[in-house]
Order: sequence, then C-alpha cells, then structure tokens
Amino acid sequence: MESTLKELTNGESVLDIKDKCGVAGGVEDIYGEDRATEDQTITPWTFSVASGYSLLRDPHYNKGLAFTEAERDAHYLRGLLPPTVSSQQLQEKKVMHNLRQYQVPLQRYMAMMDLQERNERLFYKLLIDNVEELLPVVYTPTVGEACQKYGGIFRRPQGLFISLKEKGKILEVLKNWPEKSIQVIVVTDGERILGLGDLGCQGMGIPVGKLSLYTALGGVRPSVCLPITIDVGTNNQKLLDDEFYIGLKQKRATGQEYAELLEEFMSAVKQNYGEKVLIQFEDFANHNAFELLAKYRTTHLVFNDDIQGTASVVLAGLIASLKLLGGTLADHTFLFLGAGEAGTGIAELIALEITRKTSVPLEEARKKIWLVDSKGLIVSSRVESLQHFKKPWAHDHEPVKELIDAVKAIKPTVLIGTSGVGKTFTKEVVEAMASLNPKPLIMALSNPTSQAECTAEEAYTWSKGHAIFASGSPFDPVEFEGRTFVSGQANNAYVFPGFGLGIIMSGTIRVHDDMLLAASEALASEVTEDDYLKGRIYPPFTNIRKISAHIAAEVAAKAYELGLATRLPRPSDLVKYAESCMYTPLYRSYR
Ligand SMILES: NC(=O)C1=CN([C@@H]2O[C@H](COP(=O)(O)OP(=O)(O)OC[C@H]3O[C@@H](n4cnc5c(N)ncnc54)[C@H](OP(=O)(O)O)[C@@H]3O)[C@@H](O)[C@H]2O)C=CC1
Ligand SMILES: CC(=O)C(=O)O
Ligand SMILES: [Mg+2]
Repeated sequence: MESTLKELTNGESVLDIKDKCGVAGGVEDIYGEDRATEDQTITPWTFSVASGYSLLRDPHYNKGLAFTEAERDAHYLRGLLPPTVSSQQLQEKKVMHNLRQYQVPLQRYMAMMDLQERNERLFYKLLIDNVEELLPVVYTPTVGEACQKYGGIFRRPQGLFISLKEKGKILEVLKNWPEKSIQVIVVTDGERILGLGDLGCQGMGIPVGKLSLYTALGGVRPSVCLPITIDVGTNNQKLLDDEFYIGLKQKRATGQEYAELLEEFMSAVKQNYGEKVLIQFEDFANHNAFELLAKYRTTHLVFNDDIQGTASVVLAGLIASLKLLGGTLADHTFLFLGAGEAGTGIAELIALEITRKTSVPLEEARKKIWLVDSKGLIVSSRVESLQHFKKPWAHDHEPVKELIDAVKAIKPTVLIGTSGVGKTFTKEVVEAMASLNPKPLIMALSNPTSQAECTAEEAYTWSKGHAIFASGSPFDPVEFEGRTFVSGQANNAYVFPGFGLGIIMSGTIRVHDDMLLAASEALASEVTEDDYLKGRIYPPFTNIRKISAHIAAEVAAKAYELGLATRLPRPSDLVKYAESCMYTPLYRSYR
C-alpha cells in the first residue's frame, strides 16, 4: 500500500495507522476494490518506488541538490545532478535570494508555485521560516491577482476541477486524485473570490493557497489536503470573452442544476473519504454559501471559512482589544459596512459570545450590532425585502443611506468593513469615529489590498494616531508623529489551519459554534503586552505554528466536551498532542 508507506515516511503515528484499520483487523479498502461488484469498474492504480529521473520529478520526494552521496548511489541519481551536495538551509537561502530579486509580486507567486511543484518540502520550509514575508505572496493580496490572471499564468493543473461536464461521474473524478487518504478539502465555485467577484474556474488559486496554509501554518500534511474547484460556469463576461479562459464558457448554472451538482459532490466526498473529511467552503457567493452551510452542517463535517472562520478571527481581535478599550463586549456598539457572509457571520458570533458571557438573551445582544449594506443601514422598515441572513439585524431606526450618517446616528465604538469595496472608510468617516471615541477600533477586512476599506496609514493619520487598526490584507508599519504603529492582520488564516488541525486530530464529526468561540479565546490569549504596546490586537504570524497548536488544542477540548470527538482515549495534553501531529518540512533520509 504505497499511500500507507508514504504516510509512515512522513511521520504519521502508529495511532493514525491503527485508525485506518477495520474492526476485524483488516486494512481499509481505500481503493474500493473489495467493495466493487463484478459489473463495477475500479481504477487500476499501480505504484512503484521512485528512483532516478522520476524521483527528481516527484515533488513529494525530490530534494534536488540535497540528495546525499549515498542516496545518489542507491537511487540511480548519479549524473542526473551536478556534483555539489547542498543542505536544505543553503537551498532555502538561495531560493529566498532569488525570490527577492523579483520586483513584481506575481513573479514571486509564480516562483513559489514552481517550487511547490518541484520540491514540496523546500516550499513548506520556506513558507514556515519566512511566513511574514511569504504569506502576502502565496495568499492575499497576491493570490487575488494570480486568480485574475490564472488562465494566462496556468502551467500545470493543481487540485481537482469538477465541472458540469462531470455530472453523474463525480465519484470517479475523485478517484483520479492520486492520494487516497484525504482529511481536508477546500472547495470553491469561484463566484466571490476575495473582493474581486466572479472569477469562475480561475478561483482555483484560493483552495490551493488556503491548503498551503493548512500545512505551513497548521501542520496538516500536504498529502491529506485536496483543493477543489467546482465549475458551473461564470457570469464574468470578460472571462467568457477571453480566449485563454480555462473554465466552462457558459453562464453560471443556478437553481436545481446547481443544487444537484453540489449534492452529488457532497455525497461522493463522503462515500470516497468517509465521515471525517473536513470540507471547507471558500469564496462562494452569499446566495449559495449560507444555504450550503445550513444544508450540510448536520450531515457532513463542513465549515464555511468566510462566515465562520472570519467570525472567529474577528471576535478574537475584539476580545483582545478590550484590554486597550476597556469594558466588556456588551458595552460596545458595533457598526459594519457590508452585510454578507463575513459581516453577518461576525455579527452573529459577537452576539453569541455576549450571551455566553452575560445573561443577555441573543435578541438583546444583537441590538448593539448594526449593519449597512449597499442600500444603507439595515432597519426594520426594510425587513420584508431583506435576504434571510440580514433579517435578525433589522433594528428599529429611521432609514439612513450613507455610512457617514450611520456613524453619526449609531455612534459605534467599533467600525468593521466587510463590503469588498475599497476606499469606503473615507477621511470623514474615520474622523467621525475619532471624534466619538478616544480609541476608535477600525477593521478594514476586505481583500485584497485594493478592496480594503482604508489603509493603515489612512486610519492612523486621519484619527491622529488614536485608532486601533486591523486589516484583512497586510500593511507595513506606519510612522506618525514620531510613533510607529504596527497594525494586525484580521484574517481568517489565523484560525482555520489550527481549527482544522483540532478537528482532524480529535476525529471530530461536526463543527459546533462553541468550537469557534474556543478558537477565538485561544487566539486572543496569544496577544502579548508587547503586541498591545505596538497597537496590535493580533499576534505576529511568526508564532503561528505555536498559536495553531494552541487553537487546535482548545477546539479539540471543546469537541471532546461536546461529545463530538471520536478519537479515544482523549490525549491528556492536547497542546503537546497537537504539536506531535504537525507536519515538519525537513528532508527525510531515503534508504
Ligand atoms: N479578512 C478576512 O479574513 C476576510 C475578508 N473577507 C472580505 O470581505 C469582503 C466581503 O466578503 P463577503 O461578506 O463574503 O461578501 P458578500 O458578497 O457576502 O457581502 C458583501 C456585502 O457588502 C455590501 N456592499 C457592497 N458594496 C457596498 C457599498 N458600496 N456600500 C455598502 N455595502 C456594500 C453588500 O451589500 P448588498 O447585500 O446590498 O449587496 C453585502 O452586504 C470581501 O472583500 C472579502 O475578501 C471575507 C472573508 C474573510
Ligand atoms: C480571507 C478570505 O477568506 C477572503 O477574503 O475571502
Ligand atoms: Mg474567503
């Protein structure tokens, strides 16, 4: 069993292997060969030990110049490499040097993707050791540009593409993927890629990027991660007219046709990978995202990163900010620009946290939270025409059209941007926030940088250095009147890798909102005095693996408490257990 051997060389524990054994002591029929009846077809997989030229071209095992003399002899590599034997450290130094020569971020992105396809361990070593520098390359903001230009820069396919053409055959398509033991799937249909809109099939950059963070930030082994793009067409006319577009050239399927494809996909995933594969929905448009989550959260292990992951991260920042702002969450008034997945998801989790911490009922807790959408403040007179996810936020108030007027009327202490529209926190808005609050908390969450509601520099300058600021995409430190302000990155990347690790390591079968709250508390507790002194309400990403282990432990602890974890007995030290489960990218020796 090649995959089992591979997992063992990747450091999987005996516990993991035992977990795959059936009750009768047999090994799981992961290829479906035993289950298949005579009239059913199976995929004739063959595996052999990689050596020589093919070993150099296998990204899982290739080490380039780091193959030792003995390995070069044993694996028929003599002559296929120049004589020098290099260390992984030296390779890392060289690649970082080369990357830094590129001035254009997209060139760095492409160089990183090339590395991932050439030498997976070196790719992750780089990403882990240089996380602050490389996160903006493989993730927001550069991944946004990569998705926009995906057709043009596309070289080798990454992940699985499941289009309407595969309807009725999705199970077979899943079987084409070379890895059989999958634990996390990130799936998009490409309709709301960051704040860039419908990018159709080119959204693949997002699941690929998110899963590379699962590995680098959360320590989930790359072999168990599967990026998927579901292609039901695109309504982006520019892409439909583009001769290099790689997706289906048709308008998006909707209604029953869409629902049936998604249903087939969800069933096939469960059938092929079992109950415990985590399916992360990413960058679906809100008219599908809420429904998919509601429909599948009771039957599958699903998690919507934009609704739930974002909520958990933002709540963490809010909990942390109380040290600077004073009071409790219930003492604050929140105003959102944007009432979609991120906005209402965050709003709901804040309200839930308030109810958990006080005796205030949910309805009451919601009353301190206000949202503005493209039509203005969400108020009760609009309730009939509102989408279902906005209705709980339709409070009594006269209609207000503009954000600046909403700020003046609601007098929020916290302003959160989840609109996907850049430059909407104007000077007037930030000044109004600063006139209402000694320390206005302003979060510009929209990605990529071009869509940020305001920049860090604008927030600090317009508030005369009083704002506490965080953003979805990173900004450099800002100098203002002799002080240096370091803003935090309020991005779901802080939570989903550790959250997923916690689920996987505990064998959790459903995601529960209390697990999101546990992740928020865990992340908030990682903010140090030094961070607060610099004005940041999130820890730096440099410590993210330690933070992820901590989040994973708290999420798993909550899952055990709720009776949702199936890996028994419960490890006594969950942080240590999380750390022991994490993939490390150091090279392995080959016999
Ligand atoms: N930092 C992070 O971790 C995350 C950031 N995001 C970012 O948040 C943004 C929104 O994502 P998401 O919530 O999923 O998107 P949605 O499409 O679900 O929601 C967007 C919301 O913004 C409103 N809106 C659009 N234009 C305006 C405007 N000019 N003025 C006021 N409101 C406006 C829309 O109004 P209407 O309903 O009337 O159309 C809608 O309510 C994206 O840029 C995304 O990148 C998302 C997830 C995580
Ligand atoms: C960060 C993220 O998930 C988004 O912008 O959609
Ligand atoms: Mg997203």
